[in-house]
Amino acid sequence: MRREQARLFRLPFEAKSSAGLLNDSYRWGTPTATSLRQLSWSEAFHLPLAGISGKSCNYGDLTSLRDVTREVADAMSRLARALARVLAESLLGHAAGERFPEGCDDATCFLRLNRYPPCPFPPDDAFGLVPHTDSDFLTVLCQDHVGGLQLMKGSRWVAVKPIPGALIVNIGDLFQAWSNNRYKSVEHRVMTNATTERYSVAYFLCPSYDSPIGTCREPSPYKAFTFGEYRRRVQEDVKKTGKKTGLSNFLLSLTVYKYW
Ligand SMILES: O=C(O)CCC(=O)C(=O)O
Ligand SMILES: [Fe+2]
Repeated sequence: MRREQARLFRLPFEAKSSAGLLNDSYRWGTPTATSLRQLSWSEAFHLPLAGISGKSCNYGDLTSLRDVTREVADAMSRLARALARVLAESLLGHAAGERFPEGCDDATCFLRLNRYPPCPFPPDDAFGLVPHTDSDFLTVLCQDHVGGLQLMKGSRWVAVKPIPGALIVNIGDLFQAWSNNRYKSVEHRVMTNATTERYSVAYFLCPSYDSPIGTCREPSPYKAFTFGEYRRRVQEDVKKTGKKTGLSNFLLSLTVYKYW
């Protein structure tokens, strides 16, 4: 995967950014950034799973990338679903957990191929990927040996040391909402590296836009919302303020909520 991913990103910019290749899923930098601190010094392909597994996605000459990407997406997808089910079952018991997560399939989930080029700016000036939480149920992440991923633990950033063969699993916003905050969507970021490029692959377990996120148990601290409403709100906030506000937009009340 790593070799194929490197080959993909070595293509000329025009080839990567043309709608023909991988169905216009290429992003570089942060189009909404108005300062260096808002900029992600990285490029990515954000691929809908349906494109990867179906015939619709145009890989150009990259048939070996297509084959390995399908294999990786398939394995990550099975892992993400199994983990989501186990986590739901531990809150709700076996029968309810079996139905979880509803509304997630190849048409709704994504695989993201990330590349972080060496960055000429000091680490205090720009990020590889700006601090964020993922807007999904759960993310399965495979990073290479370079390092740079950090997550917020308590009130401190902690480096996630690369371990060969290990995957990282992050809870996303939707699981936090569904679990009434029992599971926490983890804030994370990627630091830049002055000399070495870095690669990662992330699988995002997402439902369809019209899926209500719901709750494992009433009362929920959140208003009812669909995934589409959540995505729209996130995009609006980023456009207006340069930052994602996320779940707190959907809280019923801002007072501290007592769970169970
Ligand atoms: O590259 C990484 O380690 C993190 C990627 C990530 O957080 C994302 O794509 O949302
Ligand atoms: Fe992320």
